[in-house]
This record gives sequence, C-alpha cells and structure tokens, in this order.
Amino acid sequence: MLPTRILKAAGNTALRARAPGRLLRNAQQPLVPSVPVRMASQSPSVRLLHSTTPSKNKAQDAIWGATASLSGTSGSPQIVINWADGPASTFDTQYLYDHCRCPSCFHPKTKQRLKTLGPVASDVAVSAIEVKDGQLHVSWNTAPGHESSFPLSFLRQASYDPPLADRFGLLDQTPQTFWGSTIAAKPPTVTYDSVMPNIAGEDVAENGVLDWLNKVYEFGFCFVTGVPATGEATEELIRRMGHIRETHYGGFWDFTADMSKGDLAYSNLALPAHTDTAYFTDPAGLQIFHCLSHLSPPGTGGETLLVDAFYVASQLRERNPEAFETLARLPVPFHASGNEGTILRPPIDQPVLRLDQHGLLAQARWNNEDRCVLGDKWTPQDITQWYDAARLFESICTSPEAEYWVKLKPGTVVVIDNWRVMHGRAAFTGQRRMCGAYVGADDWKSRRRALKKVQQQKTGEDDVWRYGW
Ligand SMILES: C[N+](C)(C)CCCC[C@H](N)C(=O)O
Ligand SMILES: O=C(O)CCC(=O)C(=O)O
Repeated sequence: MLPTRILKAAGNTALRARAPGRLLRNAQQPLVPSVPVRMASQSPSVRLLHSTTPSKNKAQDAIWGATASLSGTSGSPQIVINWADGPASTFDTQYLYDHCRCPSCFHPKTKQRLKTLGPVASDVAVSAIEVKDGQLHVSWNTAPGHESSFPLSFLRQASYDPPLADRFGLLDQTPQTFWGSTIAAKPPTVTYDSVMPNIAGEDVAENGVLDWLNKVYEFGFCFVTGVPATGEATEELIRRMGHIRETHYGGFWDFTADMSKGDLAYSNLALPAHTDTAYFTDPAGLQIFHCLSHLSPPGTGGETLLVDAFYVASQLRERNPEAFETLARLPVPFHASGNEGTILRPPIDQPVLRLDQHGLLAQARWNNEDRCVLGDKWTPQDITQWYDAARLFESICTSPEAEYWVKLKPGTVVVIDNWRVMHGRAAFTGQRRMCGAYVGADDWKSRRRALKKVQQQKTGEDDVWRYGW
C-alpha cells in the first residue's frame, strides 16, 4: 500500500493524493520499531545469550528479545535479526562492525567515525552475540577483541536486507502543506518579537525561531510582522535563521530599480514566478524580502507574487503524469551572465523538478529568464515533450488558483523556501526599496534540526544513533 498524504490546500477542501511515484513527503515512520520482536529460540549455529530479566526501559520492553543468529550464506558472515512482525533482517558482519558507535569507533562529541575501512574485513568474525534490553551486543573475534552494542531501533531503521523503514523521515519528520491562492486567507506568520532574544528572552526566542522555521518548512514561506523597517533590523532578523549566503550580489542586499546589477530584479519590470539562483549548483535555500519603502501613490504596482511549485507539481502530476515525469527527467541548464566578470553556469544540469533518493519532490528549479540553450543530449522527442510539459507547468503556475499576490509593506518580512516556492513581482513605478538576503538550504534546515534536537533533548537524552543518517 503506497503511502498517501493529505494535501491541505489551505482554505480549500483537502486533496487526497496517493503518491504512486512517492511524490510527496509523508508523515514519518517512528524510529522505534512499531511492533515487538519475538524472543529468540536457541540458534544451533551460535551460543545465544539472552537476558531473562526484563529491560529497564518500557519502550525497549516492546521490542525486547529479538532473535539474533549467525549465518554465512553470502560468503561473508552475517547476523540475522528476526522481528516479531515477519521478515528477518540480515546484516553482513562487516556492515555492523563498520557501524559500531562505541567511543573508540565514533567520536562522541564530533559525531565522526574514527575507524577507516582497513580493519573492516569482509569476513570479520563474531565470537558471541547477545540480545539484552533492546540492544544487540556483539563480541568481535578480532585482534584486539572488540565489543559493540546496537539498539534494535537502529537495526530496524538501518535494515537493508530487506529495507524496513523509510529514512527520509529521520531528518525532518513533518508533513508539508501545499497551497494555492486561498492561502491568502491565513498566510503563515510569526511576530518579530517572538524570535528576537533581546525582546522575548533567549529560550522563548529560540522556540520562536523553531516555530518560524517549522512554518517555512511546512508552507514554503512565512511572514514576519512587526519588523523595524530598517536594513539593520532586517539583517539581524535574517541571521536568527542562519548565516547569510554571499553571492555576486553581495551578502545582505538593499536594492532598487537602478540597474546597478545586470539582472532584471534591478529594473521596474514585471517578473514572472521564478526561483532564484537556478544557475548555482546549490541554489539559495531561503530568499528573504523586506520592502522598506514604495510610496504608492504616487508609485504603482510592485506587488509580490508567491506560487507553491510543489502544489503546482502535484497538480501537474494529477493532470498529466507524463509531463511531470518529463520535467523530473530532463536536465535544464541555467546561467547568469549579466554582470561584468561573472558568467555563472553550473557544470551539472538539473531537472526543473528534482526528486530525492526516495523519489520525493525535493526541489523546484524554475527560472525562465535564466534558462540556457536547451537540447544537450536530448532527443528530438525530448524537445517536444519538454516544451509541452513546461508550457503546462507554466500555465498552472499562472492560474488564478495557484497565484498568491500580496503587497509587501514596510514592517513585514517574507521568508521564502527558494527550493520550493517561486516568487515574482508586478511591474511598478516610483521609488521602491527592497532589502534582504539568501540563506543556504542546508544551513537553515540544520538550524531547524538543531532547535528540534534541543527541544527533544529536554524530554529524552541525546544519543549518538540519531546522527549521520
Ligand atoms: C540579489 N537580489 C535578490 C536583489 C537580486 C537577485 C537576482 C536574482 C536572479 N534574477 C535570480 O533569479 O537568481
Ligand atoms: O523586487 C522584487 O519584489 C523581487 C525581485 C526578484 O524577483 C529577485 O530579486 O529575485
């Protein structure tokens, strides 16, 4: 049964989409196996020690007593874990020996591996295995000898033969809400005071930033209201999410329609919905805008456009799965060549819709202005398929149900997940001053994860097994 997911187009009825291509992130699997594992029977091939005393940890009791035995069917020794809910997990001993996280194999502070592959022989031997308190304990027949312990929850999550758990949930573990124009009724918003430590106090502000980044993750954007309408306050606010990403536009920018840079953003022309820096191997993660001034009247226009590319992709997939597949398959080059001394063109082209290793939509890269010459290694059929698909994608992007127009006013900052939500602008007249910055995709997601860890740590203890997935 493929995972399904409720697409909550805010304000609209819930759209239920089954993700045959596993397009959408789903609610996550629990880390601890959801079913108890069976008490071992004696294994003929190895002396199996298992404790008869109940474990100290009630949760571990639920999975206590896994079966563990040795086998060597594939030419290298293996350890088999039998789970109460059916399929056994088979691990090469080399895999488990390599994944030992005792302090001599895995630095407890830096969370880095301390063992190279040299000692990890393909036939590393086991002298004893024991299951106790929800852990698999292994005594290695190595010189010198070595002891390892693996939480059964780790083994369940790491199981590769067969795979028993989707790992994509290990990082973010929250569903996303795709939206259309009706998001205007209740856009995600936090207050400046709630995220600034000098106002809310350190702890409250840290939780405020987590709430803020959770909204950015869930919706792909979030407003911040009550921000002093200065560049300094805006820059300080941005740094609450992560460090600023320097580019050929500088770090923190404060711009207007003066063509000071060779880009249409520095004009007063309308800009269709797009994601920024499509010409970087690693496009900017967050795009932050704060309109510091635009006296209108007499100025006119300058409204900001927001479009959820993940919502558009879900609509595209429903209407024309082949078009979705085409935009997820064909790599498209982008460039930035408008500034003296800068000719940006990434060495590896990426498709407009980029799926992650789980087949889930992870990034939209859509910028018609910066698109390069198409067709490298494409077939004539690819050409026609891509144009048909891209036109359909663009028609959905520009449809009334997808577009969310908002006039940014001084005091309200918008934070945009540039890997997911496209932005644009109406043409304008008059003096319009906009400031903002980029934050790297990995950087803001790291900040969010670290804040979640602090929150979780207050309830449970941290452990080395939560890292490095
Ligand atoms: C730096 N600032 C945001 C003002 C302008 C950046 C120009 C962005 C460019 N059109 C792109 O899509 O990457
Ligand atoms: O001026 C604006 O509102 C947005 C400009 C823009 O799209 C950009 O800087 O990427």
